Amino acid sequence: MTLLSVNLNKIAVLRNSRGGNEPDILHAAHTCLDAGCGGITVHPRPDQRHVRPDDVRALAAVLRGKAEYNIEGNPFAPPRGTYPGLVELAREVRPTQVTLVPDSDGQITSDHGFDLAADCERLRPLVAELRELGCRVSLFVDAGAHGFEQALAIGVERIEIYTGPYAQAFAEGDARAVLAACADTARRAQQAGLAVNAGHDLNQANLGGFKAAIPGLAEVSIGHALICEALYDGLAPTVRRYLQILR
Ligand SMILES: CC(=O)[C@@H](O)[C@H](O)COP(=O)(O)O
Ligand SMILES: NCC(=O)COP(=O)(O)O
Repeated sequence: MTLLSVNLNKIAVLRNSRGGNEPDILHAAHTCLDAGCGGITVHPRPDQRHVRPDDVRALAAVLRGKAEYNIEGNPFAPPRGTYPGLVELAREVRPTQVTLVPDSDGQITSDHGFDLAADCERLRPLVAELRELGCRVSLFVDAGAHGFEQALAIGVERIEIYTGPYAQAFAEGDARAVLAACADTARRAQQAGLAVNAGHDLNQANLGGFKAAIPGLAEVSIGHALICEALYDGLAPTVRRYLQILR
């Protein structure tokens, strides 16, 4: 069973474009949960162009005891204004999972994973603190990444494979090589003792083939395409279609 975690960043983007509270991120979360999704993902950033710290807190209250809460982001990005930093947010809300992502200011979206050989040592104290808080820790990595034993040794429990290149190859008509690289990465991570999540640019067209190629895929987090598709078909029916694909 692969858990579907719906990323609500794009609901916040739409809301932020006008001020006010429409669309309401909590209403969206309830709709996704009622439709059967297993979790909610958010990716707060220091510039607060997506979800804001208060969204992260309010969602925690909605999700506690009901569904998995996955917070993604860069743990090295310093606090800015009312953004207290990723680890501080985790301290406050104790999500189920924190997915560490090496994105930087100015990136439109996440576009690469950690280099585990280079990054594990500086991640070690952060991973330890997040584990101490009771959060599962996942690291965002590219297909082809190495160093899973090092990740396991510092307390990491999962990786999230960055699926942007897979989605792009799929859209261009031939994803076989990228998919094989994702499958090999997943297999090596699982052999090392890590569970495997995946996300970025997954959609109703490319998800089925991805899931079929990755036995034991623990979780997919999907936002951009799902929210776009929901504009035409409605949020609850769209979530149900994803669940059907993951069945
Ligand atoms: C790590 C990852 O792939 C997602 O968290 C993604 O970055 C979220 O989407 P947005 O960049 O659209 O907020
Ligand atoms: N971790 C990936 C995620 O949360 C959603 O990415 P996308 O579907 O918005 O590209």
